Amino acid sequence: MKKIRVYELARELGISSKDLIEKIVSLDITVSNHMSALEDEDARIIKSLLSEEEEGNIVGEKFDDIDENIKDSNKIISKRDVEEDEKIVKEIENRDNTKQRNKKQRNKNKVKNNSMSKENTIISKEGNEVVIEIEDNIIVKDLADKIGVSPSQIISKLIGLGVMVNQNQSIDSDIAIIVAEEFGIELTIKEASKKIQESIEDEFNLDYEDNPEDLKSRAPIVTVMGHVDHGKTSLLDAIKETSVTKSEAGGITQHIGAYAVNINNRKICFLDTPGHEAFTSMRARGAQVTDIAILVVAADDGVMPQTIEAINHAKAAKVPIIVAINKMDKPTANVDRIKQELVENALVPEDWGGDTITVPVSAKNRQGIEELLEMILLVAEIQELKANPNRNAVGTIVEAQLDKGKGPLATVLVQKGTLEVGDMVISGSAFGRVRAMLDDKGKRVKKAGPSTPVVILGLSEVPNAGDLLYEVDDEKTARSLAEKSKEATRAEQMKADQKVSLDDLFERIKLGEIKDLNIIIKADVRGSMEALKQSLEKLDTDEVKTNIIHGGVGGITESDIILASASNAIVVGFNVRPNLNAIEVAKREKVDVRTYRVIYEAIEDIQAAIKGMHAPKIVEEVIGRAEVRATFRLPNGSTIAGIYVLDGKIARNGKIRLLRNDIVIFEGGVSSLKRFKDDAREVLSGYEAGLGLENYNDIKEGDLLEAYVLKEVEK
Ligand SMILES: Nc1nc2c(ncn2[C@@H]2O[C@H](COP(=O)(O)OP(=O)(O)OP(=O)(O)O)[C@@H](O)[C@H]2O)c(=O)[nH]1
Repeated sequence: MKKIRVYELARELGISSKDLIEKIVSLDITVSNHMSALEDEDARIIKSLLSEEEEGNIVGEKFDDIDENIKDSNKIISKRDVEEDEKIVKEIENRDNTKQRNKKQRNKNKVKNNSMSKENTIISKEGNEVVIEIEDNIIVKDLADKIGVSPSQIISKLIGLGVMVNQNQSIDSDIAIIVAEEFGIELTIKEASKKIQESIEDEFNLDYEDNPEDLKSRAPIVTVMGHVDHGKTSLLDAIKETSVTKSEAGGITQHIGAYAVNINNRKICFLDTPGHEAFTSMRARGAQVTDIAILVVAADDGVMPQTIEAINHAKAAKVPIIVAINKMDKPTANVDRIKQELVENALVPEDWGGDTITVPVSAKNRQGIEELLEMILLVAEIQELKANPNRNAVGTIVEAQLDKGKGPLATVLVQKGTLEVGDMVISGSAFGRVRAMLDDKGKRVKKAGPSTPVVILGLSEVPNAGDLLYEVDDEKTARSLAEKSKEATRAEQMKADQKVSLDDLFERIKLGEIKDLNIIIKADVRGSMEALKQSLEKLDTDEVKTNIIHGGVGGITESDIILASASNAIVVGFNVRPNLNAIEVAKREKVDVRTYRVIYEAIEDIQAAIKGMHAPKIVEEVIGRAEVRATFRLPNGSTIAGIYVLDGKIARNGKIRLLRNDIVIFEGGVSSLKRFKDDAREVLSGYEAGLGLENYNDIKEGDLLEAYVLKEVEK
């Protein structure tokens, strides 16, 4: 059976979707927006509770009035509805149980609902998440801001993940991604290369501010967005055709990712890229490429998840939206319904007293296109879009590819200045002299001013879409900027790969690469964990802050290592050891795991690493592991363990650590090691042996033995 959507239920109940959503949220039921499909059970509960609210007592009244209702033409109630009502009665009787059952899941999602109700918050729908870009580390407060929830909501999620931070502390991007996911938001990390590019641009002042008196008005840059199949492509085609016949410019538009049209001698530039990209990857350093967003909504289908997503993107970018209500030629087209749905998404049409321009169009019949274009020009006029055409050009790479014959080709949307053939340009690590320029009709041009898209030839390599392109004065500057960008990208990537370790902590603190030492503590008992936590927290210096991001009791597990890796932390174990999985993952993820048997040694070690006083002189190396498969009691009272060596070797003169559930039970020497009746110096992996421990007899089947040696290392 088709699931009922929120707006459908709202209609059925005769209330607005907004009011209904509020009610639903107050019932702890998860919905993202009015398009959300409701579980049958939820829909029934909502219906029954709302009717109860309205009528006082649904059970008595509703059924007394059934005959009346059936007659009442305003409330057409079918047999199915009566059956439904009977079910509702049962439902109400069972309601408390049901509510109880569902509460857990709803509580889990409650924050999601809360975030939804906020203004300007990015609403998401299953599978259609809004993508927000962040830097690699982010302060909890800023993350909360970005995704539109309160810091405490973030903190509580973090606690759930075992990460203890306050709102002013920063968390690693990987953790931020996990947290944001819980709110239905997808985070992407700003690429290192982009950040570097920005810093180089700043350093060379490539994108300087213009004097207001040098600014001239420029054409608007428009992006078309909307739900799949609502007619974005058709609308763009219709616009192209309309403008071609209008301006008699001739020629067929080439696909270069952007094109300009002429309407009554005024120009509009359309970005012909998938809507979202214009707002995410194309949003170089917050400088918005798009001036106006056209939201295409099919009149026969209405506001859909991707429509909402598009609205949110445009709103987040503070770009004005013009709604093109498309497919008006269809008999099922219903403008009022679309407008109602727009209102529910905080876009109130002008003719309904709001400030959102809506234009009914038919891309198929080419109707309403001119009105739409006029509206774009009107909005552009209000925006007073300006740029200085007389300066070194700055533009955005819209598309780029390698052409076998022509070499790297890049579509550049010039935003400032004028790009000319022969100009020296740079974009990231690509640079070169502009050999030739083609416009969107494939015609060679010599110049391209603000809001003009052109394809350029002559770059040394294919640049990244979304990167900025700058005109520079000479080849030397271009070459050195490109080289710098390359180097910085390499260095940044290497740094990103490098995990925190006590070994080079001091050097990296000095270089300013590490400002927080994140630590995960695992200990055998709570008391030790707390003691260690308090002591380590006091190791803060002016240069580095120690953050205990997680503390727990028990052995070091794979999930501790994953958390450490994600939050760039070291793991400190007190009287506990990592299990085999954890060891493997730690190796792979390059997580520094340190284990201690004495608290002050742990403190001293970390303090020394922070202050660069000395590197640890004695390090231990695990040489093998064995499991205890049986135990035998000798007449003298000592216990011999029947062991099986799992990996490496167990040596007679080595040290042994006895682990039970990854907790260190004993550490000491070997008193005897025998293969059958004979003494053995060492027993290798895959063999069985009998082993006794020095002064220790409480060995149990299932215990794990770790053999290690202590090694002296040079400072
Ligand atoms: N009747 C009618 N059909 C239209 C109109 N505009 C588009 N269509 C049809 O709707 C379908 C989708 O149109 P597209 O232009 O491909 O839609 P889109 O939004 O670009 O789709 P995606 O690129 O897949 O997201 C096609 O079959 C079009 O022919 C219109 O104004 N009227």
